[in-house]
Amino acid sequence: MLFVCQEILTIDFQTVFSCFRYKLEVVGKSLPILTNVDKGKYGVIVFENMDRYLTMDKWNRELLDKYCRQYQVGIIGFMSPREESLIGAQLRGFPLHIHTNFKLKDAELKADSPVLRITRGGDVLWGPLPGNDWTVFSPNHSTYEPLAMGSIQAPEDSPAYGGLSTNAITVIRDCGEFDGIQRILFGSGLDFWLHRLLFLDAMSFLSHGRLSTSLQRYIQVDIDDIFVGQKGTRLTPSDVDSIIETQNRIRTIVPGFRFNMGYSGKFFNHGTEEENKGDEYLLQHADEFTWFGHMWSHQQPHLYENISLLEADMLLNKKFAIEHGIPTDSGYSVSPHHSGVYPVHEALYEMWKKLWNIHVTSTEEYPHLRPARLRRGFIHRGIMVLPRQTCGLYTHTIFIDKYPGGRSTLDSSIKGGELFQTIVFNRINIFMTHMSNYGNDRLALYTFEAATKFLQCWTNLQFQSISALQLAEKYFRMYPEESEPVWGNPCDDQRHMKIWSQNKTCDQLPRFLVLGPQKTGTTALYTFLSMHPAIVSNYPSPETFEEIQFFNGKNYYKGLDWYMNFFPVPKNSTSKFLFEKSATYFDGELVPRRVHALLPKAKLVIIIISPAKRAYSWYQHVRSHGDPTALNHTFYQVLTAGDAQSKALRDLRFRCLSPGMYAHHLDRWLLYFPPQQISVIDGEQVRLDPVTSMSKLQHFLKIRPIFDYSLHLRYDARKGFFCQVVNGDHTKCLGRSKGRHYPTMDSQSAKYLQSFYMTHNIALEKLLKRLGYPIPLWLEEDLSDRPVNNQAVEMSNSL
Ligand SMILES: Nc1ncnc2c1ncn2[C@@H]1O[C@H](COP(=O)(O)OS(=O)(=O)O)[C@@H](OP(=O)(O)O)[C@H]1O
Repeated sequence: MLFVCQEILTIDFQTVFSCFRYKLEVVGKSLPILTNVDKGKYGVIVFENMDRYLTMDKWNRELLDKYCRQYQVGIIGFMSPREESLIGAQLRGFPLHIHTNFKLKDAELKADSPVLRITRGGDVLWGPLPGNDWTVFSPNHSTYEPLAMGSIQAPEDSPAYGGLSTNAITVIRDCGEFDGIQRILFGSGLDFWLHRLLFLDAMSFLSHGRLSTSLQRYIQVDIDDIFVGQKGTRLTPSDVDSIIETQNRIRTIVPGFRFNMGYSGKFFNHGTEEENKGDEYLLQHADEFTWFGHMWSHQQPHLYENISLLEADMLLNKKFAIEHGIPTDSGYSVSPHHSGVYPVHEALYEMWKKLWNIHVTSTEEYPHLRPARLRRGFIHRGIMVLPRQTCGLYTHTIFIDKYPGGRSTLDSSIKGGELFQTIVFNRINIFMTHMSNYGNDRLALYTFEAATKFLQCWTNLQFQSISALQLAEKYFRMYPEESEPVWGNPCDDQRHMKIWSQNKTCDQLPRFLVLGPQKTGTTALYTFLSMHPAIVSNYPSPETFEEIQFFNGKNYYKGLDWYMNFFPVPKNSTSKFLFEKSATYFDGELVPRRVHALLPKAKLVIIIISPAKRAYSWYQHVRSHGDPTALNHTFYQVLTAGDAQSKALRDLRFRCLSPGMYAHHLDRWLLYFPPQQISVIDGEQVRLDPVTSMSKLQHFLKIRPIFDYSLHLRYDARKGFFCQVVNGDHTKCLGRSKGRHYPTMDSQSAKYLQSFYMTHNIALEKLLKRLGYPIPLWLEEDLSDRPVNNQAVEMSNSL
């Protein structure tokens, strides 16, 4: 874990941190708790403004320094720009002097410093350094070692600093000889790219390797749109030769490197005479490269009217490849404009698998194009989708003098800028380029050769290229948590809308959800809601009846289309409220995050009754479904199953008790949704006075017209519950499985549950009060014998 003391977010730490997984705590005025039992919580402490450390109050400073010494934790500090120019000012309490507000040039590193890991010293970065408010250091003690140096620009203007004019120290290491704490101090922020590298190294060094990223980097460069393109933008034979020569040179830095050619066969030989020779010449050298099918006519998959047309076009490209000796077994493909990859177009995945045996693809769009550092991968239907990086070359970037911002912009991206940092901060890099970037000025060749050389000069990173399949396997081994997709709402992103299927609409998504938990009256609520003329429920599922059960369990992997197909396309989307209820959503660990990703504006309805009553009703429910473990054990045996009992029995206990820990689950929903979007309903009121409950619910949902439930619900004495009024005088009640008849709960179990749920119920009472809800009667009763002063509850209340 990393603890960053920030004032205002002026330093862009996020980009730098993106290359490893970490936990970061940003701290304001007071210190956080530094230890956890007898372990130190933080591996490195970073002060965005070193003055905050230097001027810390005595007590906190002593505490922090003691922590650093005891757990051998180092400090990184950044010198903030200051208005007044200081000359030789002593750093409070340290034998170190600073001089401020310099313009510097010609950066250099102390090549033999043990701090350097990713960063390689030995060369000079000629030219001015960014910023005009650098702080430089003059040490006065052997504890200090320079780490980076620069020369003062125009030393003649600053005679007082004559001695500093060359090799002014810009980053300094305190080896800990002075006060037992190791520190690395930066004379400027992270705007300078070399500081970003040094910062990574400083973290690794001061955390004794714990906050480190691997030195291995994988690079794949795709050339999409092979054969696509206007006359004059295509490849000639000499361009192809140049690609091969450059690739050979890059391979000396990146073993295994080959450009990965994505072709659209329809446009083969569609150029000038010379370009057509280029097409033929490229194929004669097919074995110099790796290949993947793009799309026969470069059409975006989501634009095909039906799957057969998509299939036919894919087959044409495959036939073309076979006829022209292009290998078709890479298992990798890329879709034009990312179409259909994310948001998912199922037909694309289906045909990729069926016709091309595709296992890997890549996109820039998951979860969104920007910010690039947050791009992730996922696996859908066995196809591994890898994040793709951007290198600044697009179809239209053909000539250097027309490069947006000019040559200097491209050069600064290569030399320490965006492209350079992309490779430093991403362990696996897949770049998309286009055929046109390799003709004319051959910008892509220049870009990748210069970038790899610059990386080789300034870093110790080790580069390699491997097959797309190996790359994907490596990626998901590195980041296993990314295998699981998180489906977002395509309508929240303009770009996603454009590459989603044209005949899909977000109007086919629910506006509110009934989350459960099970056995609290969710079916009654669902039925009553469905009676409303403005409310439309989902179609039933053949397996799970009225519940879709999408956000929990396996159905989630079936994808968004599968989910949306449960909803009608409303004719007038604004006046209809689509909804679904799945009672297992409430206590599902992953559900709040998933619901939030897809339906961030949805309203959520939760219905609760006494958790003890709920648990007993659930036990009766699983018994009536023939669950052998429930049938063979009494309720009390289920509740008290301990470690010595079978797994089946322990699982049953968990599933019986866990949903009733209401506050715990509600808290998880509140991490993702504001309280205004959540309504917690008293299930006893739904049972005894559904008209009032439904009236409150309609107000919460802001549904119009208001439906008068008093005319449509009536108590049915035979059923013992409220039922729907049909055909004037009759009632239609819920089936026999709702409102079952079973013996009342035994007193031993009741006592156990009273105790088990006590702390949970206390937490619920607190939470409901905080959210402004009245306390239900059953909760008051369940809490009636609460321990005095909330003493520890006797029996176990954990699972
Ligand atoms: N109007 C009406 N009709 C029938 N049943 C009603 C009604 N209102 C509330 N209840 C109570 O709902 C309990 C079933 O809860 P759920 O529908 O949430 O169960 S499930 O999770 O969907 O299986 C069910 O639990 P049991 O009594 O244990 O069967 C009922 O007590």
